[in-house]
Amino acid sequence: MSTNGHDTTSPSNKFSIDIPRPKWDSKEVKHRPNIEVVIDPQPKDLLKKFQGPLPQSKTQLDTEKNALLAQLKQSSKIAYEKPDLVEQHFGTTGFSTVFGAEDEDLELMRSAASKKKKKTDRSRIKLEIGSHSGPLNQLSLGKTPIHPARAARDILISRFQEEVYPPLTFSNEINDRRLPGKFQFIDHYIISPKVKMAPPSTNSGCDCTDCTLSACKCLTKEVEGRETQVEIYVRRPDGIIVLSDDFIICHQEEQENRQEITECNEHCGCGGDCWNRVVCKGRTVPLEIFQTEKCGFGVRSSKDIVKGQFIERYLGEVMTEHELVIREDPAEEHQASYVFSLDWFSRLDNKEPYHVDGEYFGSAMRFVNHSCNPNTICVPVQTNRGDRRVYDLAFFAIKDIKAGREICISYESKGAYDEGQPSEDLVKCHCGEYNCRGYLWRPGVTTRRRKRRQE
Ligand SMILES: C[S@@+](CC[C@H](N)C(=O)[O-])C[C@H]1O[C@@H](n2cnc3c(N)ncnc32)[C@H](O)[C@@H]1O
Repeated sequence: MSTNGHDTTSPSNKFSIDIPRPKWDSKEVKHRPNIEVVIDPQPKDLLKKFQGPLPQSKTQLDTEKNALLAQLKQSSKIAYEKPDLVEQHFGTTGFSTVFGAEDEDLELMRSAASKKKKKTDRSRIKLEIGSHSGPLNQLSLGKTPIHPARAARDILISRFQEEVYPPLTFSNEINDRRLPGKFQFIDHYIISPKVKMAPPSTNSGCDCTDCTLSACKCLTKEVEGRETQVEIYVRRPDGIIVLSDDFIICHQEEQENRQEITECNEHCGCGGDCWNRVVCKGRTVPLEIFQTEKCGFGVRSSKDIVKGQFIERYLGEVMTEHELVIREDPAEEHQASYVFSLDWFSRLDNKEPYHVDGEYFGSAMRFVNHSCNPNTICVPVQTNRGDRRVYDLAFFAIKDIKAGREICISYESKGAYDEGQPSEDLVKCHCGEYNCRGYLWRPGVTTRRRKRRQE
């Protein structure tokens, strides 16, 4: 028995260790046998480790250690070639004082670890469409299968919790209805392969460093054959950039002089702080999809929205007229419609417009209801100047909208109501406004659907 507690001679894997006894215990344990320790399974190897030559002196140990450190600094190969040596000098825990992080490094690591979630530019995030779209009946939690309806709802709830900022919430205080299981939130259009988009090279920007109404090319429009400056946005004293009053009035009243928005883009000389970048920066108001009394789900915000403020884009699958016909064919006449047509420029270009179907994929605005006295308008926003067939549909408030009030648009553009006569089979409007026209779609819309089906 050696004094250091290791029996260096025993061939067996059993060792006795003398435990120094405390004085107060000496009488009682006088005859207690030594504690037996069993080392298993390779005592010899273990012992060999302990038998290695002990360093002669502290100076020698330090010299060896420093030499090893110098080698390690040159190449970490040494750590693989001589693990015993490294372990002997620096231990195995990783908390080596020799390799310890400098204060500076520690500070760096700490700040990196506690970094708050950064605000994300949602337009840059590619959502993997289809990541959740596998057959729902295959979903299970361990061995317990999940009911498809519940699974779909869970997926939707988790989708709300994704990097969506400000919050997008759901509430139903009226009945048990939940969001449709087949619907999925997206943050960009899903473009059908049949849709021909103009190449990015056809896009262009302004040369300004600081855009002004009088000089910025993005704010110049041809109106009645003349180049005119269009004041789209103005900055309010509180910093919120809103649609100008003139733009809103024009958009509501003068069919012919209505303007699309052309925001500054990545080809422009100005930076991200330019006031002509609103829609491209994404939603800034929290939205809630809620159950209304009479119109199914609707949309509202928990914050006041000011007149002219951008709310959100309409999103969905962008498809050709032919694809839409195929999709609409089996649809019932009275079924809710989620289609927005991208027909803003088709009157100029004489080309068949594409359509955005928000039924299965979309933003919160897929749930926006109609009112005959709307508080919101939808404005086309050209994203690629060379592309007049695919552009954004952006919703802006045209009045101050108090928190909790439903956000509503008019499903029909002004002046289109008197096309055809209202008939019995039209979908009834339940907006409840003083000027309610009684039905939802202008008569031509349902007939158009019917006609398409016969073609
Ligand atoms: C784009 S969706 C709006 C979201 C829809 N409320 C839902 O629950 O999915 C359009 C459909 O909502 C319903 N709707 C919207 N506004 C309405 C209104 N003022 N009166 C009656 N129904 C309305 C109609 O069924 C319409 O086809």
